[in-house]
Amino acid sequence: MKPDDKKKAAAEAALVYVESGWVIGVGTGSTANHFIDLLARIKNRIEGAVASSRATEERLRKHGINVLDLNATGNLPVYVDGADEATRHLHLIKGGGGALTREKIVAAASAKFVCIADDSKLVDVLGRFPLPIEVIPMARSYVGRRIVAHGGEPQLRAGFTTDNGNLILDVHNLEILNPVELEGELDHIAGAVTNGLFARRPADVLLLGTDSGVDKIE
Ligand SMILES: O=C[C@H](O)[C@H](O)[C@H](O)COP(=O)(O)O
Repeated sequence: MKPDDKKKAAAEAALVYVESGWVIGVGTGSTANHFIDLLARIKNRIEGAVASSRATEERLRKHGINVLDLNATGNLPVYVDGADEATRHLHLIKGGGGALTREKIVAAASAKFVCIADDSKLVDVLGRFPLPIEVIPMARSYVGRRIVAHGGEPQLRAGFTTDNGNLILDVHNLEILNPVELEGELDHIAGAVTNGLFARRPADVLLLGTDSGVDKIE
């Protein structure tokens, strides 16, 4: 099965976590896009969705799905989103598409985080995928030096600005043995807005599209 078909299968399996009348959180990226397209089929049964990026907001609106502001909804029952890497402990790296900050906010405000991915995203140890960090532009060099002190190799994502007007440093060569600790340490660097580790608020369920169906890890 092609990776894209596996993503679609995982997205379809996430629909059972959506209940009638709910406002749900929706993530960003190619797997989340499949979920949005499938969500359109049941759009009349839900109240609406909170988007984790401008791109997602646009796609939801194109399908006629009601888009709501997180400030108006309060906490959400469920958030559905993809990941760049995931472990069996449900720790994730996210932000390959640069949407990590809004994604982390919506995930934090949601009772359940359903992560959808194809099985190529499952790893034993996080870090082969470069860890994205959103930084305030004036702090770019400072944050970079602090990352080097952590043993990482930061690379500026060229020509990219986040939805929040910031930059992304992609950090290579990290072997993340303790994601909970590293997430906290990176959170304390001045000028680093968000790092792409989702370990302090991990996924609650991981739905992985495989050649033989969808595996559920929880
Ligand atoms: O910023 C982007 C998000 O964190 C995505 O969820 C992540 O990059 C996975 O994207 P995709 O589903 O396209 O592999």
